[in-house]
Amino acid sequence: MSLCLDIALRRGAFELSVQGTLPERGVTILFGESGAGKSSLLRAVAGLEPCQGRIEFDGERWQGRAGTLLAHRRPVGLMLQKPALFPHLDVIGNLRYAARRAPVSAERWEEVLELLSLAPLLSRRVQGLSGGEASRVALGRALLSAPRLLLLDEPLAALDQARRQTLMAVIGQVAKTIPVLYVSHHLDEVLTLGEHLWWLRDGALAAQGEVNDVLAGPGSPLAEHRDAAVVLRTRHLRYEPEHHLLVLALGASEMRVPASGPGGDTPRLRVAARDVSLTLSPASDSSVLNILPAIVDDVRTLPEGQCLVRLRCEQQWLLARLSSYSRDRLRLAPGSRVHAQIKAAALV
Ligand SMILES: Nc1ncnc2c1ncn2[C@@H]1O[C@H](COP(=O)(O)OP(=O)(O)OP(=O)(O)O)[C@@H](O)[C@H]1O
Repeated sequence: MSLCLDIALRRGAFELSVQGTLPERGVTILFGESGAGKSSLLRAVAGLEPCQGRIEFDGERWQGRAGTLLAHRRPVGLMLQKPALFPHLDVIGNLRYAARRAPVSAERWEEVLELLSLAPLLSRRVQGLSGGEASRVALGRALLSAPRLLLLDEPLAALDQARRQTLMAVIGQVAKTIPVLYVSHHLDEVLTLGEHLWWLRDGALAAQGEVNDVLAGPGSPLAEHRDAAVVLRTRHLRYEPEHHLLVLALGASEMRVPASGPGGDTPRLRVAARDVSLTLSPASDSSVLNILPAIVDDVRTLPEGQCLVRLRCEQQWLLARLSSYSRDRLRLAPGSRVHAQIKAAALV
């Protein structure tokens, strides 16, 4: 068990009431519309927002009947929406302050500086930093505080696309060893980073669980969204250089994805519901490279003649967005055996 909470707070007319347990490792995205209470929840976990109830981490009681552990005693690396750097210290002073709590090895120090490209900023005063530079320093400070839990509130909001990709990789790496609670309302971050999802609506968790179970689940926050998608977990098989295609295993099936090189890590493949079409028999004369056997689990009617089909495919969820006309023509219903077609170009 890592973070386990059962808390409530009230601010004016807004009420937050959340019960949840964070997995021991990995990125849990705290997702929800503006005003849902994401920042309030994160700040409460950090000890910056008074609340009622119970917060435990790794068996330690941070909040309960016996009292509250002060914020600076909680072993969290915290990055708030507006990076709160100390204005009287330069960048290196801010980073050293973080490292006071627990000694950081010289290697780790160098590693964080390099990952976040902080070396050129060390002697700068924090007032003159751009939004993106301040975000990198704040993330560096969070990583150098020897955290056992990382709390990040929209950490990439001020960064350009290239930096976002780099920092998402850094955060994903850190999450291999500690839990990360990550506030976002960007689907892109959910699909790239999220292993688990806490979906907050009006101050309460509307759904929580493994990312695909929530995204494809009955109360999915994205069912009607044109970008509704899931993440398939695949295994790297080989690279076909003559076709510039990566061949991946999805259970007993193979998938082909355009790639400029072999790559290494276990690929997470985002598949948007609108890029999936269905046939009743496997087409042998189709140009589509990825044709996967699947069973219809649920068909949900959407506005404007659309529907969202949830499929079980090689033990994973897949979503297909179709017209209701196609649903009726194929007589799709729970239990129907189908073949899901996904164009390789949609998986770039
Ligand atoms: N001190 C306060 N007094 C009154 N209302 C407050 C106070 N602090 C927060 N709120 C309200 O609580 C609600 C939740 O705020 P919070 O910042 O946690 O939402 P959020 O999901 O993080 O939003 P965003 O994505 O826009 O940052 C909002 O309606 C906000 O106006």
